[in-house]
Amino acid sequence: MTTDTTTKDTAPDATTPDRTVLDARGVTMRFGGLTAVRGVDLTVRSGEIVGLIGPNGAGKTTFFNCLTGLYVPTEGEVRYKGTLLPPKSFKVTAAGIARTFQNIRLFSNMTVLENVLVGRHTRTKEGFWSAVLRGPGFHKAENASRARAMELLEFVGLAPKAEHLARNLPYGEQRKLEIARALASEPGLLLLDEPTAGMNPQETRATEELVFAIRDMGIAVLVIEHDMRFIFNLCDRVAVLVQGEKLIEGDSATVQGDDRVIAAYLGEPFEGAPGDEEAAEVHAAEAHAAPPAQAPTEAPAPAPTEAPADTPTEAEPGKENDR
Ligand SMILES: Nc1ncnc2c1ncn2[C@@H]1O[C@H](COP(=O)(O)OP(=O)(O)OP(=O)(O)O)[C@@H](O)[C@H]1O
Repeated sequence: MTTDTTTKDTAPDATTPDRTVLDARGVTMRFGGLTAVRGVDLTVRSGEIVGLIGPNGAGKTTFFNCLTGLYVPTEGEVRYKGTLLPPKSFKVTAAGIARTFQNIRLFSNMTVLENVLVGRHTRTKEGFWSAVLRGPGFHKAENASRARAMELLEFVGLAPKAEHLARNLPYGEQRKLEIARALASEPGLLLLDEPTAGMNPQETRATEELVFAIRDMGIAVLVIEHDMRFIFNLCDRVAVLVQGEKLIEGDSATVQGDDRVIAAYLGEPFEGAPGDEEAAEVHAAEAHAAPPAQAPTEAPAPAPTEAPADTPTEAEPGKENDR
């Protein structure tokens, strides 16, 4: 991989007009009574690397799942290059959005090369099962696919391990392989869910260079990550989710300088925090429904037989996120 000179300031698409690659509007995802994502708008333009951050349980992965057809959003819509995305993940991949997962999902008993070849199934007419079962159709198309897969392995630095079983790769290399497999579908937008989780600082730095190089190939990137140094080094824009809502979006300096972001990460209350309005409504409803605190007594009150039930406190609405 030759990415040493690649930096945030050398976006390749600087000469091409800004084109909206991803346009998510009003995306809401409810699971029963829990609203994991609420009315989130997000765009990613060509040549951009956009970060999505937020405390644990903020709804980042759920939002990714809504973008990639794993979940059908309860409300809102997602467009890729102007076209409404179908609610099926393989169709979303075919449309041009690829992703990696927070928990690595490789075919562990297949070789490194085979994993990348499987990732190409949306771009070959033989399809997924042919690639997995290695039928005659697969062998026909194999040569061209194999050459492209080897290019991608070269790109992520795994070509020398092409014939190794995926499960024998160290953790950091498994993450790289996931990226190579995602790239095999020739996406226009790559979604990375915690690509540096479990990596040491050197691996993280290499991943940063890899993402710049992917952007330089003309692929827009949307990345979820808890490593703030990685995010702020890498991203042109960063959006912050808190309790399912977008708190702020801006360049790294803007987001880093916003006290509400720090407060949200520390779990401290702040004015206008997502969920505040709902919490206030709940409190108002409870206050309205609660019996008077001290009933006037003519006769002595009976002795309490049990402790009063717990009253929800201000911390309650956030409890669902303490995972
Ligand atoms: N399939 C599901 N069914 C019910 N609740 C869910 C489901 N998936 C996620 N949630 C809930 O939605 C909320 C958001 O979770 P999500 O995993 O999207 O957060 P996150 O920001 O990605 O968190 P982390 O940084 O820890 O990965 C959490 O309260 C979670 O428990």
